[in-house]
Amino acid sequence: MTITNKHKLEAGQIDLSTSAPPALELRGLVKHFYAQGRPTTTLPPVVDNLSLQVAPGELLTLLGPSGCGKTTTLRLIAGLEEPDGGAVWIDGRNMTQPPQPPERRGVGLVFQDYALFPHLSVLGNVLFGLNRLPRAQRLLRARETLSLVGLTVFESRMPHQLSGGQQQRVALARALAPRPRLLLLDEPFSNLDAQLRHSTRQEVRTILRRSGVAAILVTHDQEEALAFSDRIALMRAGQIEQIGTPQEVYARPRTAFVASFLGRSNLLSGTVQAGVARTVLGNIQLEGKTAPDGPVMISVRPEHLAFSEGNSGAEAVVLAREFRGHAVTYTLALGQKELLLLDTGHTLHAEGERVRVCAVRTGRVVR
Ligand SMILES: Nc1ncnc2c1ncn2[C@@H]1O[C@H](COP(=O)(O)OP(=O)(O)OP(=O)(O)O)[C@@H](O)[C@H]1O
Repeated sequence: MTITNKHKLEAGQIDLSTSAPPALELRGLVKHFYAQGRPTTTLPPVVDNLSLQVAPGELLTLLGPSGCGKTTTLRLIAGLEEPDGGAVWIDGRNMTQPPQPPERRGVGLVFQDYALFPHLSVLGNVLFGLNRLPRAQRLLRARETLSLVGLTVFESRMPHQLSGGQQQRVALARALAPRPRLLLLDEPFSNLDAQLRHSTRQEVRTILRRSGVAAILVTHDQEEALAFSDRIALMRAGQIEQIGTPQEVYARPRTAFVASFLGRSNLLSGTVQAGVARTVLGNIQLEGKTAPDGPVMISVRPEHLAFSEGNSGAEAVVLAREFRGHAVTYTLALGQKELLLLDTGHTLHAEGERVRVCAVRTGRVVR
């Protein structure tokens, strides 16, 4: 069987070697907001010289704390805001010089409030975005897209007769029906309860893979970003702090901000001597390139700490424990420092108990 691009996408791999232009390229994007007609020049820009590329078919997540500029970046891509500097390229076309209006960018949008037309049926909602197609093709395309999102049997229902997850799939079908080059999803699962959010997220991911469209998801939910994305761009104050696959960003955070924002992390200060950091936990071997001798900050994940036997490790006291089904998370006091330890062993330690603890994996130097 010939392996096509589509097969690779279905297998969860993105073909970054393709000669096709990136689905999206942001080049040094800058956005200021203006207070009462005057530039807020004393404030840093909301989007600050941001550059990134999204490959055809890729699912990229913009992740970051509230106010870091995720939605503004999405609005700049869609053409709902004008940048003060830099450029947006979609599918090899410059959208900023000359500025292209949103409807000329080939971009589909899905927002947190599904914004379905309440007086139109499911089919009517999907047909709505297709008014540029010849009449004969519209119905065919709308039905094809409803089949892609698994809602064929609901086509004549009204939005209020659907669950939240189904409404979100209608919104997705409406955005996908015109066959956009790029789909922008702004917190699309945040109105759903925890269980529905999980299943809808998986369904949407499968649908996007099947359609082969590149997509950008905006979220501040790190678990969602890890589960959904081919790559995550971690944003802070309008800039990208780190970009990479979920595995890379989780396992090799470059900064203390990334280590703490994506998953839980213990940040320890230490002193490096010959590739080993001396910390309150004892000596910790450093990962990757050896850091120069001197003070460092290192990140150690809770799953990389363990209770130790005998006199090895450092003494700590159990402050709290949280049962998580497959594991237990302990909060430990080690002098003035609080540490998190994720334990999958069978022995339970009580609150107030004295324990010994050590690092079982190498630590990672962060800035
Ligand atoms: N139209 C506007 N006028 C002035 N300031 C704005 C405007 N839109 C956004 N901002 C400010 O720009 C900053 C970034 O906002 P943005 O909505 O992009 O952040 P976000 O990362 O998407 O946040 P959240 O996760 O809370 O939605 C915030 O400080 C916000 O107050």
